[in-house]
Amino acid sequence: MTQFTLADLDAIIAARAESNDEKSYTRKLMGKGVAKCAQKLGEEAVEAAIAAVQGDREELTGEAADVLYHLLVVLKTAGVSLADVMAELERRTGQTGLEEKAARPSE
Ligand SMILES: N=c1c2ncn([C@@H]3O[C@H](COP(=O)(O)OP(=O)(O)OP(=O)(O)O)[C@@H](O)[C@H]3O)c2ncn1[C@@H]1O[C@H](COP(=O)(O)O)[C@@H](O)[C@H]1O
Repeated sequence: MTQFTLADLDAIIAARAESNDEKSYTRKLMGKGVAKCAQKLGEEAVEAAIAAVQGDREELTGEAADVLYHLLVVLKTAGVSLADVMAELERRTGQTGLEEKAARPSE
């Protein structure tokens, strides 16, 4: 069995977004606009953070899945592609996080 990827989920979300399937949660949520999608992402991120702090691995697994799904919905609604996000992550692999922080222009 091949491993399910974020790109696979992204393709499902794209298909649902363009469908007229009234049973689709994705379509319903995206129809409410980017602010509602972003609100859901924020809620799920907080729930994931709480699960992590509580050391509840099962809860964290579920909440992390919610975060990734809602992040992909926000990206789609805002017109940012998953490929662009992955390219940015790939670009960052050339340096450590602390090197990147040190190279930032001073504010
Ligand atoms: N991965 C997910 C996924 N994760 C979370 N959710 C939904 O996210 C919602 C979040 O829960 P909430 O109780 O906060 O939602 P709610 O009560 O509707 O909240 P409000 O909008 O009313 O504030 C739930 O309805 C979950 O089912 C998801 N819905 C869909 N997917 C994937 O997207 C695919 C397409 O889904 P549909 O668009 O529904 O066909 C599915 O096959 C799944 O693979």
